[in-house]
Amino acid sequence: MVRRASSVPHLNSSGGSSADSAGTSGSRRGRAPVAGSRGSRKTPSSTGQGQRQGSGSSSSVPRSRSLTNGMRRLSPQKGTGSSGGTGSGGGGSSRNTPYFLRSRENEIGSADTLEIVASKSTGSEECSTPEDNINVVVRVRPLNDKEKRDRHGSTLQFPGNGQVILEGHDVGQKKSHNRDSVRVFTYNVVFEPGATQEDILDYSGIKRIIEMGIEGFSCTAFCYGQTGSGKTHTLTGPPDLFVGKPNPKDPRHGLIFRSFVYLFQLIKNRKDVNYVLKASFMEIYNERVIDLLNPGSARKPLAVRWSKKSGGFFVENLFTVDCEELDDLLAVLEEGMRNRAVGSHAMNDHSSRSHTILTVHILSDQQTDGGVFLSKHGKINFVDLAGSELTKKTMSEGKTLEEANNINKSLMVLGYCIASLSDNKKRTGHIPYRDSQLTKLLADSLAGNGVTLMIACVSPAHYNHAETLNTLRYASRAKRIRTKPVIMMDPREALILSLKRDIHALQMENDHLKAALNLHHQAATNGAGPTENNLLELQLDRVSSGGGGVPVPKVDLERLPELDGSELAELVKLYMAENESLRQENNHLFTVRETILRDQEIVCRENERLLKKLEDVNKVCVRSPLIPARPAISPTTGKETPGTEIWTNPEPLRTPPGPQLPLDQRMSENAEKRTHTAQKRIDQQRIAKNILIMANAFRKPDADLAKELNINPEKAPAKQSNDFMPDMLT
Ligand SMILES: Nc1ncnc2c1ncn2[C@@H]1O[C@H](COP(=O)(O)OP(=O)(O)OP(=O)(O)O)[C@@H](O)[C@H]1O
Repeated sequence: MVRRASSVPHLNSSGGSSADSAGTSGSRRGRAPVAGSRGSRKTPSSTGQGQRQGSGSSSSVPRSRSLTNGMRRLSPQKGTGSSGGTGSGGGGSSRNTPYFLRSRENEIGSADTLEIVASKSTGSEECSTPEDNINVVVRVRPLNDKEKRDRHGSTLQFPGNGQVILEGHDVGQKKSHNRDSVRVFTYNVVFEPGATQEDILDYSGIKRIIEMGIEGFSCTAFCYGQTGSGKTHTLTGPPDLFVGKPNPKDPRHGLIFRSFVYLFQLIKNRKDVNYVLKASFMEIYNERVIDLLNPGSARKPLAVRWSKKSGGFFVENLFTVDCEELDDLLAVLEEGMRNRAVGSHAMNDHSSRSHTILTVHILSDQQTDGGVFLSKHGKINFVDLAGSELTKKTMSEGKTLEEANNINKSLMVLGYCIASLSDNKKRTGHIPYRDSQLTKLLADSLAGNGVTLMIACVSPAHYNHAETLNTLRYASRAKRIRTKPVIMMDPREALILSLKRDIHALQMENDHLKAALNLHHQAATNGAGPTENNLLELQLDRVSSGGGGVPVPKVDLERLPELDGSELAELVKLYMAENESLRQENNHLFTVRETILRDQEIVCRENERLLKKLEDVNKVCVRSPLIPARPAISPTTGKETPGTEIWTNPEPLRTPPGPQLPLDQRMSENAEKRTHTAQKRIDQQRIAKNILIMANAFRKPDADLAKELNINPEKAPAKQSNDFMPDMLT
């Protein structure tokens, strides 16, 4: 019954089955009825006193456990936005300033590896790359009894591969058989009319959304579609589920209920992380935001404000409820469902007359390998949009008509926003989020730092052809939107973490450089003179001593969460100073390495030049008939070493010695005026002389001389042979 596109990435296959999911972990018996406890709620505080989003400080916050057994309510915070809504960042507390982690994959359901992208001090640097993080699936509801009775045929076909074919024409239009009347749409997943609630949990990608929410991402699942298309059914199940005591095992339970069960399953398995869950539930009714957990008799609207700090909209004074157990979350869902605005019209007996947003905040504290505690603030929004409606069809009038107009208007703005965001040219321009409360509060989910699942709900009935076409088009556009998911972290902790990572990276780089320099050092010791060695050692010593850098601060990591602001600031300063000193040290190491490499290059070049010269000389000698090649004689053994032939003077020629003065005593020459040939000759002489000196060093000791001097023949000086200069050299 579930058609999955071949291109769909691996959707989460882990987690419990829906049979598991449908069961709640605890009995709901003994819990105070939610509605009955409403009277004892605290009134919203207007002091703006700190609602701490993390664990540990809640004792300072006024709370009431009056809502339900085990469910705690936090006083809303005025003006900070920390109480949630779907505004970007979930609030304005400084703890919620986004810190960016990058998701490697580009689809919901596949972003299983997260990589921290170091964002420096404020965490405001945008590091993630544009990725496709809006996952769009389509759910087609079955024909209802009335439609079957009226013999409305189905206008949809399901060829598989995530495709849905819309056939036919709008009612009232002439039936045409041209190709335009058949439209093919492709989505990640298409749920056919027979799909169960369990299928939606397993294959829509919601499990991945929940996992990412736990990881600290801001996630949203919303249902979109015409009135009566099955949005509320998909998210919460049929309305009678919430009448009286709900049966947790009821297979009709919707996605929200099942997601809560899955969420608690995951959290229970993560023993290393401390989680705190909070939830809020609101509706946008006729452009007014109402707190569904505290609607009050007058259903006083709450203000939607812009938070400079978080760079998003938030709902002021919205109640946020602590949810320690699954039952608490379920109680929030039940109470909200009871309080939301529902009406009746020709197309739906239980039509939602408002858009609802249920937000679960997931605050986590986890100790990292480095000992630092990492706080993240993920959240999951479940958005049930009111359905678009043709008032002619729904026959709305009076109050219902006003509601319909407001619903349609806000959906139209949402449509504009989606259209602009999906258009590459328009997405950088003005997006009209401010034109409706709905788009203000969904801005983050649509284009901000979130991951979004859009479930487009459609009716297969022929008479809804136009609305179905509209919804499918919207869904296709939404698929083209790109968001940049980021993890929400406490900026101070993020900064410390990032500095620690920097230090670690620099230290590794430093060690690597030192190791590389040591190798060079050893190589250089073999060839370089004592002065050069000393210089190198001196440089290495300077580097090793750290150049007088800041000592590594010793922090009791257990105590880190207890440190106050000034201490943390001091710690950050020390880390930054250490980073700086390591950086300088690294720079210095780089310079030393460069110098050594340059020296080495010069030596190599010189060697090459000398070798070439030697070759030239050898060639010259080869041309001379007077000089045969002779093997080199080892200076230690005095024996010939085969294969090491060098050109030396021939055996002495017995020519009568004549009074011959050295050349420089025979003539003087203006070196500048010297001809090329003359210069060449002098060069050859000089080279020959040098070779001669070298050769003499390897000659056999003069045995005759040793005899004369009465010393060991090995120690006797070698025979001088400069009196046997070949002609060409004199
Ligand atoms: N997949 C489904 N299986 C069985 N019944 C369904 C399904 N989807 C919707 N229905 C039924 O269709 C009716 C209308 O559904 P629902 O109220 O969820 O529509 P809606 O899109 O939320 O409408 P509105 O926008 O008016 O609130 C309900 O009676 C619901 O139980």
